[in-house]
Amino acid sequence: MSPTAVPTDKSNGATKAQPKLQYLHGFGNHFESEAVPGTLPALGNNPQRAAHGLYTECLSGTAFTAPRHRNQRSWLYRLRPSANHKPYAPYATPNPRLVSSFHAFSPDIDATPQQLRWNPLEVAGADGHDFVDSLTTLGGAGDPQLKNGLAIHFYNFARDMVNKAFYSSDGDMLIVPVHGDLLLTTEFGKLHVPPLHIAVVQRGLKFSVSYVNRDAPSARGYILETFKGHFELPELGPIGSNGLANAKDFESPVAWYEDKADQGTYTVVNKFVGKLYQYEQDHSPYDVVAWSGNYVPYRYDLEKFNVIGTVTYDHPDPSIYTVLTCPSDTPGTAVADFVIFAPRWLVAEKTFRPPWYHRNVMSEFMGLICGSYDAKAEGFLPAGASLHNMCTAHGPDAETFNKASAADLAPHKVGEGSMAFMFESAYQILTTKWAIQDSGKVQKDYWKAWQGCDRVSDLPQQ
Ligand SMILES: O=C(O)Cc1cc(O)ccc1O
Ligand SMILES: [Fe+2]
Repeated sequence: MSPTAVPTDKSNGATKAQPKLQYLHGFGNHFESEAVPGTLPALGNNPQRAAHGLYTECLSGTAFTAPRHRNQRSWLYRLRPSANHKPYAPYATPNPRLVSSFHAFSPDIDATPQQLRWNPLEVAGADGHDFVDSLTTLGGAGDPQLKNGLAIHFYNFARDMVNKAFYSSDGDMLIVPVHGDLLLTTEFGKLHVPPLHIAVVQRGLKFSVSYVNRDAPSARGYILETFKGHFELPELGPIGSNGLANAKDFESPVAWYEDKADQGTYTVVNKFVGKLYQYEQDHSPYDVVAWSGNYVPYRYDLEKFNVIGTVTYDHPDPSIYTVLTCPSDTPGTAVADFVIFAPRWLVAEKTFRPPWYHRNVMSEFMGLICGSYDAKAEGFLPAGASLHNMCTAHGPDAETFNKASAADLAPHKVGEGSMAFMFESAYQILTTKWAIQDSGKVQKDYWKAWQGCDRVSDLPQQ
């Protein structure tokens, strides 16, 4: 497959320069990429001597025996094997805002079924933090050790990771930038991830995060970390073989490596069952000259999502807006779905067009990348959030209800210039103490959104 250069990038309406990077297109492909032609073995994966005296290393993302359609692994051809490093030690600056133990009675947790909404989140000291040191957990469920559940984190940093890399042994990270373009340097190459793009960096894969273009004081965004399995494209059922997020629009990096004579010391930080460890090495971890396989990071441009909706009546279930799903063992039930509310035409007749009032067995964490969300006119801002936990009643506020009940049902475009998203999970989301108390961003009056929903029925009172 030939790499494609993408010269410009549209983010939050503006066209700005983008690092000249190449990408491989497709989802779940068995890719191959060489920074030096002729490096990949012609036969098999592990020749007796790899080309140019490189070391062959396998990185697996599933058990060797996982079913073929789920099996993921890659082969890396590198200057030194990853094992060439000093011993692990506790990470020198432990981050107290990172939580991975989701038990209702844990001291880090302040769980509630209350409808929650947050003003735009920020992490104190963002100017001095890099990506790793800014990671702050908002909530989650389950357990990374038993490989089930998820964590929802927020990042807010201004410092680049210099001679520092990170990997999570706990899960795959789906990164959703809100402010600031990210440049991810990974073992597989580089990914530019501006707002309105997402990136997925899988378990075990080393990466560094830089803040490029710097059009906001600090970079901010959300992370969905899934402890189980990997993200998949949702089934399309009767929609057919095209639509929603098209496989060809996912972009993976091309091989890139660095090999300076004096590289100084590199620190690699590892999240392992929620705790941070580090090790040092005297060379860059980005020394992969060529790679092949299907366990590869990727990015996706949310503006390419093919939105499908009703053309007759009724408000469709929001599962129709699923970009990626991380399935649980229960058919049709996700550890986490990543769902977006992209600009789209509403044409439904005889229909209350905003979301209906509902009590959902799936928990719904929402964030906003830009613009405003049609179901809530006010109070939900970019970098803010809301959480409607399992079975907690919610829906349009009184104002939205009144407007939509009386609206002229002409075709109408919603969400122009906006992008809201939802992390939807089959589990109760336990919020952290930071999210509820220390952030200082919880909107204490959010419950009042529904207080104006008075009885208006013409039925006689009994
Ligand atoms: O609560 C929300 O705003 C998310 C949502 C949107 C929708 O269109 C239907 C159900 C739902 O939970
Ligand atoms: Fe909802």
